[in-house]
Amino acid sequence: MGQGRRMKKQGIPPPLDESLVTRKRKDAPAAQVEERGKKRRTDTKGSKKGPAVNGGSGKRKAKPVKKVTLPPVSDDEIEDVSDSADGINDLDVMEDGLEGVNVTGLDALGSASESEDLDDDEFPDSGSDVVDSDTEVRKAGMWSEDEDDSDIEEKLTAANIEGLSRKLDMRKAIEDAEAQAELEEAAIQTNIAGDKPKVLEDEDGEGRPISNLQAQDLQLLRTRLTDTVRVLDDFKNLAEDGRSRAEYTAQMLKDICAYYGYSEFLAEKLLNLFPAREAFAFFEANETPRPVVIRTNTLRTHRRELAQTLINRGVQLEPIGKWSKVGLQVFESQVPLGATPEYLAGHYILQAASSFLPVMALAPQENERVLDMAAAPGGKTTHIAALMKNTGCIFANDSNKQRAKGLIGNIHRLGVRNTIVCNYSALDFPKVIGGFDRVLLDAPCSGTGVIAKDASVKTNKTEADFMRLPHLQKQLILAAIDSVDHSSKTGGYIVYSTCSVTVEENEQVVQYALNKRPNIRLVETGLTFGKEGFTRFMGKIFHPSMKLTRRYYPHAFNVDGFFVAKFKKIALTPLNAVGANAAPSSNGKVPAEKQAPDEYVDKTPITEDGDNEDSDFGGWDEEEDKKYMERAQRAQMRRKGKNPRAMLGKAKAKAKEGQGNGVAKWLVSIGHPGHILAQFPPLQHNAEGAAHVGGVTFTRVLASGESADRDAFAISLYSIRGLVRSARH
Ligand SMILES: C[S@@+](CC[C@H](N)C(=O)[O-])C[C@H]1O[C@@H](n2cnc3c(N)ncnc32)[C@H](O)[C@@H]1O
Repeated sequence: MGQGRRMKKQGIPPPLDESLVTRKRKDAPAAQVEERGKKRRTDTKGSKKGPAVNGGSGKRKAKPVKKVTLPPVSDDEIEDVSDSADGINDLDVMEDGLEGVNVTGLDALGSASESEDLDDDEFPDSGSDVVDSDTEVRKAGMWSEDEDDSDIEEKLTAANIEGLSRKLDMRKAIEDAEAQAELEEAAIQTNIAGDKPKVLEDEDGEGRPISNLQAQDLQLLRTRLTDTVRVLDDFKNLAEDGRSRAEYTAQMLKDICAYYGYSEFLAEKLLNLFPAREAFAFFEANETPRPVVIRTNTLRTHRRELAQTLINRGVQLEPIGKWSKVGLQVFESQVPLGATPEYLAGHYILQAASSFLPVMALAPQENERVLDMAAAPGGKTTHIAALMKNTGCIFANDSNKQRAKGLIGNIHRLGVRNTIVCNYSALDFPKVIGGFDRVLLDAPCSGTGVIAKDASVKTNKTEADFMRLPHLQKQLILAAIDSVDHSSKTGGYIVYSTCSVTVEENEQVVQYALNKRPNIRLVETGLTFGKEGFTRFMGKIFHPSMKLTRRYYPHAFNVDGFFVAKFKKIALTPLNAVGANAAPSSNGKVPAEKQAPDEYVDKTPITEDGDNEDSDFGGWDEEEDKKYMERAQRAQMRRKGKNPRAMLGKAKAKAKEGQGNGVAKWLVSIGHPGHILAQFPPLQHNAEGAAHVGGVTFTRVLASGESADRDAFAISLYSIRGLVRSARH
């Protein structure tokens, strides 16, 4: 995986400079997507924030804001952020947050590692070579060599992109000049001889008490915050005599809680992750939405074609950066992105950039068997399917039935046809089915990486959450490991990811897995950017290989906070390993009945259908099934030139005679019947009733009284009641 040109030129972008973050918040972005149900605390007083170092002026002209409204998009299509404890990932509503992209723009990041896409499409380095679109000059290398669309199309696209690029460059030049002036001003203030900010004083210069600044004193709070950061940054020179670092840190914590509205518990947890200046940048970045990004669905189109079509519809966009060949960053749109014909036809999905990363790390191969353990609403499942080019077989599982319905919707819309959707607790794997080439565990988490999307995280997470969630994550990761076939010829990998930045949910979970499963190793994620995972944190020491894991922060990369770890399973799980649901007893030994066998095998007996009322899924609606079945049967008969009315009439008559009801019964050997929600594509079974999906044979079992004539039993999406896995190839 080579590095992109820009990456080579620039290296990984540095963390956001505090003054630039501030500027980013205050400036009106080029296009703002209207925020829904989320208000930024610090937006309530437009004038309150200047860079304000030592009372710096903070004077900046407000730029006109062009509002773009995203259409209401169903929860099924965009991962919701409402139940962050259940894990949140993708885009909800975002604004263009790439003001100041010279520091941290997505497009400044590394090269693509999605092999699928390398021959797919190519965008130029935007902004590298500005050409006036009016001149209709075609820029060489706008698209990759292997793209053979017509010249006319190419010129049109070039003109649009170049127009956008020119506009962005002009804006950037103005902003750079403003930022420079601001920095100089701040520097003048900072360099005043003997300037030691009195942040720990009880009174401000005019005798007012400042130690108990409240949220309404935002300007003063901000001034004190920036001053405190400066002191902590240069403690030797700027700290007042006799004051300790701890005093300044405590002051900073207090002010962060008041200024940004965090609970002290969470603010401290997050503050501890970074040096003071970086922490400030992190909290600031959480006030700014991340860029609107769409992922091209390469099962349906190419990124270049999609970009062309959307540009023609009035969408201003740019490739997300060299690190992904499928992402497009949207700056401005005249049309609702969730309701364009291309959206409805499944040519793209709204997906946060960071959500690409776990799938890129997983790197699923064609014809493999992949398990997505916590899959809803399917941003990553559909990405996996695209990388696999709809070959092989994906089991997309989620324990939340409502969310799983959204998953089905996305799978359907995006044309995924290699996936079985199921509704288990992932803790039940590998008993449900194991032997996967790769497993993705995009775990339910606290969502501390996506505070910009869901500000409620600031206050609604408690100590109990940080006990409960890591416990669940630890159990899930063992289940993920045990579901992988270590002897897979092509794989044997597990990717663990969260949209949280806390150590409890990331390094500690990974360390737990390393402790409990000696048969795994951390390996390179293959991702071209990201900070290394911690090998030490607050007195805890993790395995040195933890540096192979990757951390993502909004202030550093302008993506949601994220964590990605990739393991390779190198041997069978040992006999004495603790299973996902088992815990050692007080004497430290695992009870014999809970000891894992040398490898989990699917020994679940084939169960009879019809007893699914007690299942989590709540059973099937026979009437609804029947309706869909009959509709599908009629369509199939018509295609075969038969008269559905006559045929179905006969079937009904037969049913009345007690010989069958015309509804195929499918039995399932992999758990309870009701847990299979849908299967794509509907089974193509042979005369014997067997069907093959991704190397798994599913055998159809006829209910009593059913005819073996397969034509009589058309299978529709909603009619599949379960599957029998009779053999694995
Ligand atoms: C971070 S979200 C997954 C997002 C998804 N991977 C995507 O990209 O669209 C975490 C998911 O875990 C599911 N979940 C929570 N507990 C689970 C469990 N025990 N087993 C399976 N899924 C679970 C939640 O319902 C939620 O949909």
